[in-house]
Amino acid sequence: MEEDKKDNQQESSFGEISGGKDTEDLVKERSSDQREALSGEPSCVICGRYGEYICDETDDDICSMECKQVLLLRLAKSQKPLDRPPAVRLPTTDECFYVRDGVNETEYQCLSGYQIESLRRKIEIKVKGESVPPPILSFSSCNLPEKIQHNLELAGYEIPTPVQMQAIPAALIGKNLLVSADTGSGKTASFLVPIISRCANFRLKYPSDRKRPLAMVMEPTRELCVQVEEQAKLLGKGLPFKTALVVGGDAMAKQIYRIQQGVELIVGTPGRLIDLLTKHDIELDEVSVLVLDEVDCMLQRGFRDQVMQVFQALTQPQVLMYSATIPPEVEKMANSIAKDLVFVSAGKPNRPNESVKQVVIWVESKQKKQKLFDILMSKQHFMPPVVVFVASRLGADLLSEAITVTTGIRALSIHGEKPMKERRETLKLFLTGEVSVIVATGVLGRGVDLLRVKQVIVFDMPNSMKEYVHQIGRSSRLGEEGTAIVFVNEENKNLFRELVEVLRSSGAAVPRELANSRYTMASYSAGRALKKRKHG
Ligand SMILES: Nc1ncnc2c1ncn2[C@@H]1O[C@H](COP(=O)(O)OP(=O)(O)OP(=O)(O)O)[C@@H](O)[C@H]1O
Repeated sequence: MEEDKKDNQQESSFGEISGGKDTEDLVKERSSDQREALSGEPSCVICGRYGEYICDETDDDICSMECKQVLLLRLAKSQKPLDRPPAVRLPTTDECFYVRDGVNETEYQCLSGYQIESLRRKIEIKVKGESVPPPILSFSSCNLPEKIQHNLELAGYEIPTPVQMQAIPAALIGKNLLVSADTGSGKTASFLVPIISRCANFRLKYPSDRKRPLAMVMEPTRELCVQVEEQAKLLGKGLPFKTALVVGGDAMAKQIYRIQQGVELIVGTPGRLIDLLTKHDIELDEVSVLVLDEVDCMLQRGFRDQVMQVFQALTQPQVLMYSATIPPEVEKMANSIAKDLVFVSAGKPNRPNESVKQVVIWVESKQKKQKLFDILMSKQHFMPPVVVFVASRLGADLLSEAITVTTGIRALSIHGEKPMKERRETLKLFLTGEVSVIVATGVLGRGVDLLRVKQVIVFDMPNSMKEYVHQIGRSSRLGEEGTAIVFVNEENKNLFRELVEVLRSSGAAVPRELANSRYTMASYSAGRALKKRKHG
């Protein structure tokens, strides 16, 4: 055994893997690749598995590259206690800011690489990137200001959700992040908590009269901005942490005045933020954290140029990007925007939340209205409050009126053409239970937290499965069960293949017409033909 160890040590000098070797000769990368130590065998000083190698720098028994890195990190820390992963950029030149704001050192040090891996597996977290800190198990383990912890408790946040467990510590040490996690899984707090913590700590440490904004969150819709700002206020209560909302539909002068009075966080839509940047004298040079929420939507044509314009006006901020759906092209773009990006994925991204029961019904277009009325008038099927998603603004107005007239149920519409004040009022009536049906376009499809909603009706299928995932996600928050009733017919043929795949993988029933449609079958046989050619 000792000889094996020496051979390995000489061949590889641990880390220098010589080419042309058989796979089994390669140094094990991860501690989870290594077997358990048998009795009498050397064991890894970090995780206790088989200590197959000797660390060339410390002479300790070690099982893998991963544990070697942990060992060296610990060593470096014990020699230079403040030598933490470098900050991306700070509002001042004080590098210690991150250090004090970072993850609890004791917790970080006592977890072995193997334990971290198995913890991540348990909470269904995957990470990609350099020096990613381990997940936190409680909000109290990352040195947050006491007031934030108190506010979290008041908000009923007893333990972090999986995405918060991993994203909060990584954001706190200044990592650029691309995070994908299910709808309703708590992504908002996972970027707000680190932002509030950093801003408040900074202000407490450097009180000054010139309070320029320190962080910025960009959202695709006004509703989302309002909601995120409200949550930020709630979690930042009692701290030197003020927010400003920068969205169309609200008086610009008021928004500018508020920013000039001194705020820490700006939450806004790209269009209004560009206005702010180009037409007004707002200094954004201290903004050191930028959040692109719903990043796949923000980097799509339509928003991308505006987002990039805002981004370029800032001085290399830490970038935190989030969505429940992140296609590969967005991953590529994200990589080009932010250096040394860390990827965090929680749950099953790009898939419908497992807590949402999908009930797909084949309904011809002419019968859709009647079908909807039948559902709304059925004691068994109607579970208010309900959001009905449609494709057009006019459709939303007409359908909400028709619902009220035909069923007697009070329904209102929300879409991008309605004034901001009316949109807010409608949402309030809906959330307080005075209105039980809202007919909405995509403006309500993403991100908006409609707490009491357990039923969504997709009256018109959206243009992409991504939007579908977001829309049906409105019916479930934090793993609570919800139902999505979805109308399909041949007009949605472009989505048939993907929809059938999603339904099958979620264990949902596929209507016969959908399963047997030539568009579903055609795309399947095309797929098979392609595979055959590739392999043949
Ligand atoms: N740790 C927690 N404990 C209890 N409730 C929480 C916690 N974190 C978030 N929540 C609540 O869970 C709900 C969903 O959170 P949030 O809106 O942030 O989800 P999301 O992941 O952003 O969803 P979407 O992709 O749909 O925007 C909210 O009502 C929020 O207040």
